Amino acid sequence: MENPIIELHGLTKYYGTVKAVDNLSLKIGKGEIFGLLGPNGAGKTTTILMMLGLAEPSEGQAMVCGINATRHPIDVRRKVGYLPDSAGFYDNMSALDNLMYIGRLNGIPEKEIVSRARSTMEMVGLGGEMHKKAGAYSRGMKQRLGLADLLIRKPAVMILDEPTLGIDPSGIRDFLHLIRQLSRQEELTVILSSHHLHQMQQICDRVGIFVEGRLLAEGNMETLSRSLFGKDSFAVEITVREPLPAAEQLEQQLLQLNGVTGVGIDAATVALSCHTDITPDIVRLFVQNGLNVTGVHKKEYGLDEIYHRFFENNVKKESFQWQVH
Ligand SMILES: Nc1ncnc2c1ncn2[C@@H]1O[C@H](COP(=O)(O)OP(=O)(O)OP(=O)(O)O)[C@@H](O)[C@H]1O
Repeated sequence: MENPIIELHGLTKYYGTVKAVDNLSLKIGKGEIFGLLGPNGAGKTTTILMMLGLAEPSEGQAMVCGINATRHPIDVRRKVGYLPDSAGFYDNMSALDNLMYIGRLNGIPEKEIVSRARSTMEMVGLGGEMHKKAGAYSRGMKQRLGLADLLIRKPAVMILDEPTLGIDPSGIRDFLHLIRQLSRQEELTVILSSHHLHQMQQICDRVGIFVEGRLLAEGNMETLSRSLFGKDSFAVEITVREPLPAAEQLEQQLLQLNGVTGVGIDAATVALSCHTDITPDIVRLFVQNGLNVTGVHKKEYGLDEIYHRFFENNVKKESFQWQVH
């Protein structure tokens, strides 16, 4: 990575004899959305606190925007916005007034404050509800207001700790979409901590899997699944209307497609393993053979499988409770 915005070198943190973070080295690039994934107690929050200069590493260092977070915590916090799992506001003040108050505390000039606060409210999708009291906001709206609170300070990095906790499913989808949009629009680096596998999968460019203070693996979904599942990282199952007449011939044709690593035919169902996603080529071949395709089921190994693979290889399943849904 050429110009990482965050560089962690051998970061280690002991609480007494508990090793909360164990020799963590990681680089995160500008504009990237990086997910810290792991079960309770894996060391995600401790890592975040060290990046913010709020916890002192026992060993190693955290460099954020070129600043040593431990030595210059105030400078780091000027560049980094942190959204804890629940942000606090003055319930009796309107959301806009809350935001203006925060803006003033952060030294935004008086002549800019109203326009900055209003445009930030628009940015997070609260433009129509900025005059409502913060106390009347739903959990999802409060989290958006929390984002506005960070954005008004124009951070280079946003760190969000379990940001979707307590939001309903459609609110979660919208909130994650908003984070992604903001990150792309503003070239904002976003670090998310979560144990919600599916959510992370939806928005992260890369994830790091933490277990017992150690970073077991990091990468994008494709790299992770490839490193764990080898060449067979995609699976496709095709169903046709009638049992296949010339199964062997079809099998040979499929095996000749670039990317197919295995074919299994059972009556009217064909299961294929591939090293890249070539579903369209596969379907085309079926159609060219005059076969009536009635179903295409694509299975991409997701975080669920990635985790389970880790459990099988590295840790005992019963030690952790994943929130899989
Ligand atoms: N202030 C503290 N004092 C003592 N031990 C702590 C402290 N903070 C965290 N720990 C311990 O460090 C380990 C890592 O905790 P941490 O909160 O960083 O994990 P986490 O991955 O953020 O978990 P969660 O998903 O529950 O927030 C745990 O064993 C925890 O008990």
